[in-house]
Amino acid sequence: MCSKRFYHIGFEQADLGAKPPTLALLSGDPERASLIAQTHLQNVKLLSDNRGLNSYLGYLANGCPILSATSGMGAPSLSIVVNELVQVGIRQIIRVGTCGSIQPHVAVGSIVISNAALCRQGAANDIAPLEYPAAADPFLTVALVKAARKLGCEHHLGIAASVDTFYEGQERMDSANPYLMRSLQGITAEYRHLNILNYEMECGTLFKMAGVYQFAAAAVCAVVAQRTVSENIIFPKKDIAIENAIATAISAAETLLSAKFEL
Ligand SMILES: O=P(O)(O)O[C@H]1O[C@H](CO)[C@@H](O)[C@H]1O
Ligand SMILES: O=c1cc[nH]c(=O)[nH]1
Repeated sequence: MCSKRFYHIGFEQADLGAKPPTLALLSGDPERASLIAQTHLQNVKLLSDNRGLNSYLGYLANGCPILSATSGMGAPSLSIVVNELVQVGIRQIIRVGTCGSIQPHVAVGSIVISNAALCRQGAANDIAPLEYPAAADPFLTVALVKAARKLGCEHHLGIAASVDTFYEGQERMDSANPYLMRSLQGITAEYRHLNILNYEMECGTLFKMAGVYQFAAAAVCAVVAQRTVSENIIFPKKDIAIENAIATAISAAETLLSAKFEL
């Protein structure tokens, strides 16, 4: 067993107990990692809150151990956390995120399950070539879709655009930057025509890391903005969308970790 305390996540493999978890739910927001642990897991233990990267060890209703951890915002932070999670023995990662819809039929309040990502992310280029596919694990992805169906959550399956910036990279003009580079002007409409469903900031790098490091990754994101209408976050529907994404991820994890699950 590797017995070092990892510099960023702030815990070591030995902290995970005799029956260590192999699956992590990974949120960008530490409050979401905490919410997952406090409302959906049992016998919860805070492993670390180093740098705001909260990690909790807990147990699903079926008794299986699971980690609820924080990636922070954006691919550079996620890449550090994921690298260290894999070193402590995590082999399945489900990102539980938020996103902005870029398709009229993908409504705020619904959830998007990503089967792949257009990866416009610098961190990923340190891990694999630009052309390397950013593909989700098919088994985890099907488990998420089945869970969303079972729970009756409005959901969409498709390609995400993973970018490095919330403002310029997602073509936001309501920003401190008065100038959007020509290469980004019209990018949202272009992605819409390419049938990309949503904007977010981590999936592409996560999926490429999964391919290179040989772990399984998937993503479910709550839709909190509708970019065909406005740039704004729709706060009245944010919490319910996030709860639907969390419930879907928890239900999928229960299925994936149950003794009955077969590939
Ligand atoms: O809510 P999280 O998981 O952080 O995800 C989304 O929210 C952040 C931007 O607001 C980015 O991290 C983006 O990917
Ligand atoms: O519009 C949005 C909303 C959440 N997260 C993003 O990256 N973009």
